[in-house]
Amino acid sequence: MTDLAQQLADDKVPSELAQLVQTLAEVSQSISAKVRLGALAGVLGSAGEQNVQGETQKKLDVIANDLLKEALLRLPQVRAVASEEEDDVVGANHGGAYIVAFDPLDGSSNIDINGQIGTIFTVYPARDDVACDSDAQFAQPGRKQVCAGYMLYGPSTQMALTTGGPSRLYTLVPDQQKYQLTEAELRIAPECNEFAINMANQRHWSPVVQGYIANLQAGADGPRGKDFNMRWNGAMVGDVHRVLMRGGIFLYPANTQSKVHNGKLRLLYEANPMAMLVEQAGGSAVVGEQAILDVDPESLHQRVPVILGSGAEVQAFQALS
Ligand SMILES: O=P(O)(O)OC[C@H]1O[C@](O)(COP(=O)(O)O)[C@@H](O)[C@@H]1O
Ligand SMILES: [Mg+2]
Ligand SMILES: [Mg+2]
Repeated sequence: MTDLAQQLADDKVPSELAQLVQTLAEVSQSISAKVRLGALAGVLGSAGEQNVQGETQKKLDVIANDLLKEALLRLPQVRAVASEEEDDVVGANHGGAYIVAFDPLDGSSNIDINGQIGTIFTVYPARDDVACDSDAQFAQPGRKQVCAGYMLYGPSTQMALTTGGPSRLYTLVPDQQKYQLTEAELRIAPECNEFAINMANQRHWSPVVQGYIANLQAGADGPRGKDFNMRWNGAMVGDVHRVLMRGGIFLYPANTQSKVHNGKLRLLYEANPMAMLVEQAGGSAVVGEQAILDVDPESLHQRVPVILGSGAEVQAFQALS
């Protein structure tokens, strides 16, 4: 078996970046231990505060955010961190080569029902032309990411990771406090017969999305000539994990009527890291016609529509646009 440290060395990941990834892995082990105990660890329920996006924070959102932030700010190679749960960029070490962004706890509505939740993270090179704590540090397109991944706190805790090469999957061995490599190269089949979308929002979708999903629902009798199944976890981390493991298409499209008209998912903390993992596994990730990784960020907490998964299926969606 190959553990995370060994694989990072084999992949010739620069030592400062490897150490940063190891720190994220260690923090995730603490989060995983708390998630395992749930109510017994006192981590369920609301924290009683709202984040910058007006969402009510769960206790675990705050706990995971604080653990990640404190551990990362101690690393000399970290110039700044940004989090879905922080209003502003937090400046760290001036000489640091990297900036780190994260969604500390993805799938917050699943916390109290013992459902799938996770942590999503991304690392970019630090910019020398702007201040440590400037939003502009993170105004870089997703193509600039040097590393992206997530931890999924499911029946087992797993970490998907790319450092620019293949997307790899590691599984936590709690007794050893170590991640072991369990899938050396994730590959998403181009064809699929499974889609993931929150159908409750159907009336708010654009005509293109309405038409595409109607074609899938028409199954073997419709224009696609085959039956599709549907799954929805309510946690992007769980839905994207399923797509990485067995193919499929995941959509969180623009919502033409509500306040989340540009979609719900955040470009920096959710869309870009997942897009990098999906592309490095041979799949596609788009906002419509454009690849997610090519979007020029406009603001720190910017939201974007997300369509990702099996390459041929994403193309079938784009063909209707
Ligand atoms: O409640 P909905 O509309 O199905 O939204 C689910 C989406 O919201 C999210 O939970 C948002 O993430 P957070 O829990 O980090 O806010 C995604 O993980 C998921 O895909
Ligand atoms: Mg999230
Ligand atoms: Mg979150």
